Amino acid sequence: MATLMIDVRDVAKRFGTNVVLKRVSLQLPAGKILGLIGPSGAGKTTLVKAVLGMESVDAGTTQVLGTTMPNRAIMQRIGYMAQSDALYTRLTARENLRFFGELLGLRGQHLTAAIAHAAQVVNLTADLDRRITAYSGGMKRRLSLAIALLHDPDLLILDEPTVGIDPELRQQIWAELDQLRDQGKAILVTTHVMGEAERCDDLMLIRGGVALAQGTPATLKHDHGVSTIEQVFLKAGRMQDADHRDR
Ligand SMILES: Nc1ncnc2c1ncn2[C@@H]1O[C@H](COP(=O)(O)OP(=O)(O)OP(=O)(O)O)[C@@H](O)[C@H]1O
Repeated sequence: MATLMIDVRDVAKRFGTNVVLKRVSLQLPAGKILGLIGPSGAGKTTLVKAVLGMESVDAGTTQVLGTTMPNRAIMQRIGYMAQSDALYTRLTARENLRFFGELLGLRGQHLTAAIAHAAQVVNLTADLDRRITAYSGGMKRRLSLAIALLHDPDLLILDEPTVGIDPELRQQIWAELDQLRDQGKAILVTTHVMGEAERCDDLMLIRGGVALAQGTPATLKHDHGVSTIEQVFLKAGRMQDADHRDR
């Protein structure tokens, strides 16, 4: 069986009385894009943080490359783009990239080449020497993505990477994600944009902390007898609500 980059089993999490994840499991092998799709508050970010070992869980297990997180060596192999940008606003984009690149152990020509490549992927080459205070929200998102890509990680974990990014560049970023997947990287991406769901190899639809449905976009549409992922979501959501009412 292919190496599992991420292996989450029966994870449960609550904040006080708010149950945020209910026995959620997911597996991500190398060479796949897994989309975590769900409305605001569904539990996507909490699940991502649990995978990274940034949030403890109440039950179940989460592993990255067979290792329980947090683990410094494994962290070096992950490119993580958080939901909110953590950038040094007084620095330029290039200085941010250099700073994070050095933290990741990149040096000299290798770092310069990595910065040039990552900036080009997110279309920021011409703006690299501007301070972040002059950046728009979408530009900051793009810079955060460039930082996540910088050290050529085996696993990318991207929390809402395309928020505030225009459709043309969004296509460009997805084309890059496809290419990285084809090189054997594993990518976990959260979104509430249904159109992006169609581009994932596998999907997990999550609502109210419950994994409503999992599978390839084609399988999910076929099994629910509908033609879009949005319709799958609506149908699966109605089934979840009916199930609750029947109890
Ligand atoms: N540190 C925390 N303390 C208390 N409650 C939290 C904490 N983090 C998240 N929550 C709650 O957990 C639930 C799930 O939040 P989470 O951020 O995982 O959702 P999400 O699916 O990522 O939503 P969005 O798409 O809006 O980012 C929400 O009800 C949220 O208020």
